[in-house]
Amino acid sequence: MDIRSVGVVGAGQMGNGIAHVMALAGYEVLLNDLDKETLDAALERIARNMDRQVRGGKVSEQDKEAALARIKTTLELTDLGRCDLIIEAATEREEIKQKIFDTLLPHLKPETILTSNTSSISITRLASRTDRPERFMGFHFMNPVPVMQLVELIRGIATDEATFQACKAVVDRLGKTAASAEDFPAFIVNRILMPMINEAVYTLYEGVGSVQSIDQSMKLGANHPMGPLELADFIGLDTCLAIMNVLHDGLADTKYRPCPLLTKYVEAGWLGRKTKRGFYDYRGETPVPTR
Ligand SMILES: CC(=O)CC(=O)SCCNC(=O)CCNC(=O)[C@H](O)C(C)(C)COP(=O)(O)OP(=O)(O)OC[C@H]1O[C@@H](n2cnc3c(N)ncnc32)[C@H](O)[C@@H]1OP(=O)(O)O
Ligand SMILES: NC(=O)C1=CN([C@@H]2O[C@H](COP(=O)(O)OP(=O)(O)OC[C@H]3O[C@@H](n4cnc5c(N)ncnc54)[C@H](OP(=O)(O)O)[C@@H]3O)[C@@H](O)[C@H]2O)C=CC1
Repeated sequence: MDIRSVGVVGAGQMGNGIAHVMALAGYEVLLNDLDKETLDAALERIARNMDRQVRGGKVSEQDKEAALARIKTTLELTDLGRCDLIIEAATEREEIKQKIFDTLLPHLKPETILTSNTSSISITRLASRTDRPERFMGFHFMNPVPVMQLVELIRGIATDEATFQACKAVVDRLGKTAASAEDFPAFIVNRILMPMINEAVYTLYEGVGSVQSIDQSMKLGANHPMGPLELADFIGLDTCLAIMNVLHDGLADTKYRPCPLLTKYVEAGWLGRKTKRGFYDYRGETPVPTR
């Protein structure tokens, strides 16, 4: 199928990144969220991030302007019905994603491919509740989307080959690399990454190290670009906890038990960078560890 237009549901940090790279690659983009402020903030963020790429010589001013003109926003989810490909990138909660698909389905063209950027939730289960399990799959970008090279493509049990190839062609056109993952809780990247982050929170919880010493140890001792707690704040602690819960429930193994300290931060509404507080406090000039 010839994909020309992409509907993106959710204009948070992933949704704005997905709209950004799709528009630069020449797709018409329709971005949806619940309120106008979020959509306006997403457009601002996209323009700022494209400016970084212009400054770095990766994108020309002309291509930036053309890409920005290809992004439209809407508060009406059903407007996305005219798109050829849908990428759902709303909050990591199954009931939210389910409701979005229920609302969208009656408005979709029969040939439209429906995908989710979920970090962990079963693609087979999400697909089974739609009218098109064969044209449904996981389209999992990494954060920050404009910078990270990988996209995980996850087939549900019923996903057909034409759908996989159409999504793979989109990843190729973005200049990114597709990795195929089987549909088991949290797929490949988060199956490995999230237990490490959770273990870093246990290391903090048990007093083995401070926020600063844990992050510094993994940056200088294991050459990670960000420490695990800094990375958790970057991803969003709500998302990290949601992924750990999917691993714990889905694999029924206590080794995936979310750290109670992670739960406590989420209960406090300290979700990381997006709420300006998490393992670090971002309200001042430089991030200050909260422990
Ligand atoms: C949870 C899930 O489901 C899956 C996931 O996504 S897991 C998370 C995966 N992501 C990671 O692990 C990220 C780990 N961190 C990193 O790789 C790096 O810290 C980072 C790429 C985020 C930043 O790198 P850095 O060198 O510290 O910072 P910085 O110099 O600001 O950025 C590097 C380049 O990327 C660009 N950049 C950074 N963020 C950008 C963005 N959002 N948009 C566009 N460009 C961006 C910068 O402009 C800079 O470009 P130049 O090289 O041309 O100057
Ligand atoms: N953060 C990360 O590093 C990564 C996240 N992901 C996945 O991407 C998805 C989004 O995550 P992320 O962008 O970080 O989360 P954010 O919290 O930054 O953004 C989620 C956005 O979805 C919006 N939203 C919630 N419900 C609806 C709805 N019914 N219709 C439209 N929009 C809605 C939220 O609005 P409001 O704020 O008003 O609730 C918010 O703007 C999740 O599935 C996550 O697991 C995948 C890869 C990496």
